[in-house]
Amino acid sequence: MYVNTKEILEKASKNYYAVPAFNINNLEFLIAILQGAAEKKAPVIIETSEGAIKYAGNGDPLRGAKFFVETVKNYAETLDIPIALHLDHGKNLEYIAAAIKAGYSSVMIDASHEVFEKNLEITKEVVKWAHASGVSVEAELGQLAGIEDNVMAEENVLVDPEQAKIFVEKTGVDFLAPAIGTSHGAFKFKGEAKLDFERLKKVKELTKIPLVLHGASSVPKKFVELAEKYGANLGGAKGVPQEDIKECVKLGINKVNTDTDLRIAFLAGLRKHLLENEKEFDPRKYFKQGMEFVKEVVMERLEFLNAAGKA
Ligand SMILES: O=C(COP(=O)(O)O)NO
Ligand SMILES: [Ca+2]
Ligand code: NA
Ligand SMILES: [Zn+2]
Repeated sequence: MYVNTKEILEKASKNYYAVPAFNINNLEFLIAILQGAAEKKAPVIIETSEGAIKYAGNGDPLRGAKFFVETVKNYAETLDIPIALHLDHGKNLEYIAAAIKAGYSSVMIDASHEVFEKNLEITKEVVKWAHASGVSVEAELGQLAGIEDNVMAEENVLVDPEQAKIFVEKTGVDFLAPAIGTSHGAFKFKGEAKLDFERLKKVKELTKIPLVLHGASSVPKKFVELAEKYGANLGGAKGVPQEDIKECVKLGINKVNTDTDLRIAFLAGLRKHLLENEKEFDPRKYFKQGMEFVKEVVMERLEFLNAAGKA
């Protein structure tokens, strides 16, 4: 069933487990994710960036947003697991408005590159707007290094827990993404992974709302090696160790944003199938292996976040 993200996350926050938010851009990833979630009898959050909406709508935000709402709702109504649709890293008010209008479960307003007061102001506006339509809201404090969708954030700016308390009280935001040292993409750390668990613990104590971990892909060696075996060049790829993510969940993370892991799994399957089946030209066949690897990553993540069986 199609539900509000807040419903999924409040339950997770009360019981100290987490639900993955998987990014999609097309139908193949959606089908693979939902197969995995249904098999694991788990709640799941489907999320799309503004770029994904632009891609599916061929440049028109409302067309793209409607495509994802209708497609996800269509599947959700035929599955007895809770499924929410979330706008990831909303920055452009036209896209946020389109997502609210089309019927997304929730939207992220990412104004974390602005100064604190500006981020607070913008977030407060979006919360008023979204809540008027029954849509829940995620916001971000601090910055992740690496390319944050379309904003190049140079270095990690870690969240200030005291600021987080004020921010949540003043904006009424439903869930918060505190930057604690992760970054987006496949090349997260030069050396060892370093997350600021103490800081995360404080944010949870001071805000008491569901929290979101961005840049949470683990970059599974198995699929990096398989993709490289069939010609990919992902040298130096490094993600967040699973035990670090488990620690974050213990400390109050409830939504775990996962995009890169699915991309690498799909890539490995696609390359493998194409290079081993040079006569194949049916996309339903040459996408299949990639979809199966995506489903495998989805099921593993639902297990280790303890979302499995929580539908
Ligand atoms: O934070 C993410 C995904 O991060 P990854 O690149 O680690 O999958 N989306 O908002
Ligand atoms: Ca940001
Ligand atoms: Na998000
Ligand atoms: Zn993110």
